[in-house]
Amino acid sequence: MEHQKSGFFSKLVKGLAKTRNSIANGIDAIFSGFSNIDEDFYEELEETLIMADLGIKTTDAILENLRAKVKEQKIKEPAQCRELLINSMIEQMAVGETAYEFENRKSIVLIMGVNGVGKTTTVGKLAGQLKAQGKKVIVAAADTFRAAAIEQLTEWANRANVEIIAHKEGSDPAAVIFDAVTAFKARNADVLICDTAGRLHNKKNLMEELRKINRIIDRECPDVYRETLVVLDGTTGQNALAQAKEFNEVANLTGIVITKLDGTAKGGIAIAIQSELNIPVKYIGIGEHIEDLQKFNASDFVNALFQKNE
Ligand SMILES: Nc1nc2c(ncn2[C@@H]2O[C@H](COP(=O)(O)OP(=O)(O)OP(=O)(O)O)[C@@H](O)[C@H]2O)c(=O)[nH]1
Repeated sequence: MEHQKSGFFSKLVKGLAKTRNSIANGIDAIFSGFSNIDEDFYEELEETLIMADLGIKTTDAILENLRAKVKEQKIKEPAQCRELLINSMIEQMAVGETAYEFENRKSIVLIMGVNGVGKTTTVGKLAGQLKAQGKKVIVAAADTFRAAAIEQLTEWANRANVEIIAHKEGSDPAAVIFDAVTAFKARNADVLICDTAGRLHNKKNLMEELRKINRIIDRECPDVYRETLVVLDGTTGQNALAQAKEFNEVANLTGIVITKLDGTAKGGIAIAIQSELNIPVKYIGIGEHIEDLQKFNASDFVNALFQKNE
């Protein structure tokens, strides 16, 4: 387990190389370039954090926290702020213990996100991981918009050896969900993971679709724990934040998955999203393989971000 974690950590360090260039290297330059902690110092820090996709609100929260710590601990040297800043960022993103409750009880997981963000892949990876933990998993292809997405999920399900409930392209997503919850009950499965709505451009339809899906689950499985995750493409920076906001308006999101954090310079968005929306980032993706999706660990993430280049 520890070995697996350290493997992921080193992959995370590698994957975040470009984000590190845009955040940590800039911050380290400020720490070594200033001899006093003054307003100019804070202003430079602020600019660097905002430029690195952290957004104004998150940046302000982190700097406010930093200022308080500097004062409290009577820090005089900018270089001594490095550790404090790292800790401020970690505090900003910490995910509570209860975040993964759905993994340990009977649950229905709805996964949403626009096409191409890595939604189907996330459903497949999660299903495979939970199956490997010995759980009885069913996946539902309720994003019926594209035939390729249904085929792709079928491939993931076959590979993971889990049952899939799918209908034809263009069919009613709610009908897929009905069949899926029926199978979930009949097989006494542990987790049902549903690949759901992906279109944002027609918000009214999307809202209606989600309402229908939730109504069926409420009626058929009123006592089953529900998790609603939105998948965002980390390479899209502030755009990902805008998508999360829109999905949150139509669905009661309980968590966020950020994919494709490998190879992007915009990984700072992972820090911004959580504090902007007050919804925890629960998983991050740093590659296309099943083990490349992992639970988000704020401390590992920020430490990987500030890892000195070897
Ligand atoms: N590098 C990298 N690629 C990823 C990651 N997650 C997903 N991908 C790739 O992103 C592409 C899109 O992923 P999909 O799962 O098909 O995206 P989707 O949101 O389901 O889109 P549709 O299938 O069109 O609905 C695929 O080629 C994935 O392999 C990741 O964490 N890192």
